[in-house]
Amino acid sequence: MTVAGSKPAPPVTLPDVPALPGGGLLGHLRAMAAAPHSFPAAALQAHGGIIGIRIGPRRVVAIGRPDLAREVLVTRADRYPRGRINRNLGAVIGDGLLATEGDLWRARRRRMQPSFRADRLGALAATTDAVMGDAFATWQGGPIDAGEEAARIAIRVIGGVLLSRRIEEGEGSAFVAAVQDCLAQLMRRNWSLIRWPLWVPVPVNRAVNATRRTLEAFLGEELDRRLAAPDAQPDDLLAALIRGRPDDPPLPRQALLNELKTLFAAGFETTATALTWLMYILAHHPGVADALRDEALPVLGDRAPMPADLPRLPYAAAVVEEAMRLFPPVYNMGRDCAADDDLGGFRIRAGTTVVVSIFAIHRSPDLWEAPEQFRPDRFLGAGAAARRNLLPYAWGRHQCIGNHFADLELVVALLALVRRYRLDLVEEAPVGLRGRTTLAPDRPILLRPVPLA
Ligand code: HEM
Repeated sequence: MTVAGSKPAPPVTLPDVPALPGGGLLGHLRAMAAAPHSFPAAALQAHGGIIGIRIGPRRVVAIGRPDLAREVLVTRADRYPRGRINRNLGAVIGDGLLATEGDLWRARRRRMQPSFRADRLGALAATTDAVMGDAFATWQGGPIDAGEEAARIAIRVIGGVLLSRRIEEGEGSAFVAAVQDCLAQLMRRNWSLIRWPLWVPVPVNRAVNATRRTLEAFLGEELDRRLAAPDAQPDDLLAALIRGRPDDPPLPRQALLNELKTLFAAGFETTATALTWLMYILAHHPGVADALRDEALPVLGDRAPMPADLPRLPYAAAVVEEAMRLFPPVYNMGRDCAADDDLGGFRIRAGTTVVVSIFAIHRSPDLWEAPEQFRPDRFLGAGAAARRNLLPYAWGRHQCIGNHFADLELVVALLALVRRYRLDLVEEAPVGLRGRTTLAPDRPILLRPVPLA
């Protein structure tokens, strides 16, 4: 294997990354499982942005500095390929884009990239606006659960754009439960001390296998319909995936299914979580909704934004960015070191898992003024440079392929909401964070939608 950076092996005299004290026999496993977002972030803040954490016998290096994250994700990405954590996703998505590296990943990314270009996302804007209208039609004046609503919206958007399919009520909730359960089980499998092969019928494997079958049954049926009638494809992401670029070889059915599962899982839970937090922010900061309306009205009148409108909606973009700074849906990312390295003056041994804590970087007081506060203005005007420390979609070659997709979906959803409703908090008590598959609220957020006159 070639190793990037053609940097010579680091001198053996380099010190190892300092180890976080404590933990006993299991190391920091319990603390990490209980708070995978804030436990490493607190340790990183106290120890200069790089620290060794022990998960049972395994040593993991956590990093929480943007310069080190850039080295791992961008400048020396070949030395830090995806490893154990992403491979674990492969238990469900096979060789889908999120679980692969190397030539296979490169060919797939090249095949799929054109469909995710910002200027190709007009259908997404229209679908999102229509889905929002459907959601509003079910709001009868009582409180809504922001997380549940956001999940229903996100699953319908991805169903519409990927499959041209309207996901019905019961079907949607069964599917949401399957995807969420599946991701949660994978997360458990990630941090468990023993990772049993999938054929061993321990509870976590049984759950992973069951949800994989649910996903494959639902998406496989749709895929087979398309493969049986190649000339009657609607203009959607699945059609683009099957077609590929003119010089791409056809993809076998299982590979298509793996990419479908990947896009469904990657594109649903992340945007649902981001939208949940945006709804919470609207209710918590009523001035934000006013400012969004003031910006959007002269640009859009009463219509939904299209991709070309986004540059004229900088405040809306800043609200989405600031929400994802404070509540990054993906809060940790893992890479495995392929060859001994020197990172920040410390020796990283080959085989070490390196966890980039997006949460730590996004909340570091060394990088952000009043990091715990929601201040979208920090990304406006002269503050725009602050973006260099923002990585909700990662950096480098594996940067989220759906970043423009998610940004547009969230802006359209946000503006649809503020055009029609004021959202009031039902409970004033503070909402905490729970590091699940994504960074979720620690309790349901109940909101009362009040129609605007
Ligand atoms: C707010 C929403 C989203 C967030 C915060 C997010 C975040 C991320 C992050 C951090 C990664 C890098 C993971 C890693 O390398 O380990 C990633 C990769 C990826 N995301 Fe997203 N994502 C979002 C929405 C979407 C959407 C809407 C889609 C598709 C419809 C999508 C599809 C993917 C795929 C396929 C990859 C793998 C890319 C590659 O390795 O080439 N994501 N995402």
